[in-house]
Amino acid sequence: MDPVLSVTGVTFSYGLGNVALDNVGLQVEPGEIVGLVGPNGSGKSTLIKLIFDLLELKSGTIGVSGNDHRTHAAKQDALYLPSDDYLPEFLSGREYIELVTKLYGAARPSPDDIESRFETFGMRGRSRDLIEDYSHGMRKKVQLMLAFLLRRPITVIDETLNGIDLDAVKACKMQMLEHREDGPAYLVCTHDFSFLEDVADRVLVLARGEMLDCLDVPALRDGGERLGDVVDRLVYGGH
Ligand SMILES: Nc1ncnc2c1ncn2[C@@H]1O[C@H](COP(=O)(O)OP(=O)(O)OP(=O)(O)O)[C@@H](O)[C@H]1O
Repeated sequence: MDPVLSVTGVTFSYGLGNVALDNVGLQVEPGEIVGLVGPNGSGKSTLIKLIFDLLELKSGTIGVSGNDHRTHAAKQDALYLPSDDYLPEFLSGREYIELVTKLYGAARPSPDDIESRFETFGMRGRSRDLIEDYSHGMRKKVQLMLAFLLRRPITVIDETLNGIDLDAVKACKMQMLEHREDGPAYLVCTHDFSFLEDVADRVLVLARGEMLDCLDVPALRDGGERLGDVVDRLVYGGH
């Protein structure tokens, strides 16, 4: 079976001499939950933008479910939850979810299904309100609800978990772990190491544009090591 995401030999510069990514590679298999961590400016967002064809790939290859990342088939199989909360403010949360599921050609969710997802994320009775009336965290919750409804083969979550309340974080963990048997995979870019310790299979460590390591989270846990300490050692040479 093809990996749901395959990045090989990706090098990217924004300008002369400013190398944001240097020969970066990674793979995500179906059903995996993989973390992507690294200090500010290490190249995480650049890598994600390249995966989603928001920046032009000039060196290396990126595949989604075995298809070149620029193809329609690849874009159908991948979902990007960006770190910002820009959503169409003139739609209600419910309309936004219906619109995007339609764009993906997915089955239209029933009103009850949408309502129960709003309830799960602590937004009972708010699905018909305009997005312009939602707080920052509520907008992020709508993005997450959509992700768990669409269940693409690969969902990339870029800092979307920041700013949502503890109950919603718990709901996310449950949804990610619950869906594992069915195959959706997640690449989670976050500075929240405890979240990754709870859910991730592996964590990729990026620093200064280079992929430093791929950490086996259950093995760290069994060895009594904290993810933050290991990443600190790798990135800064800490003890
Ligand atoms: N639009 C841009 N033009 C020029 N350089 C950029 C641009 N965007 C990012 N960079 C540079 O590319 C490098 C990687 O930045 P990137 O945003 O990918 O890092 P990041 O790991 O996502 O950081 P953060 O954790 O702060 O979001 C940095 O040196 C940054 O200054």
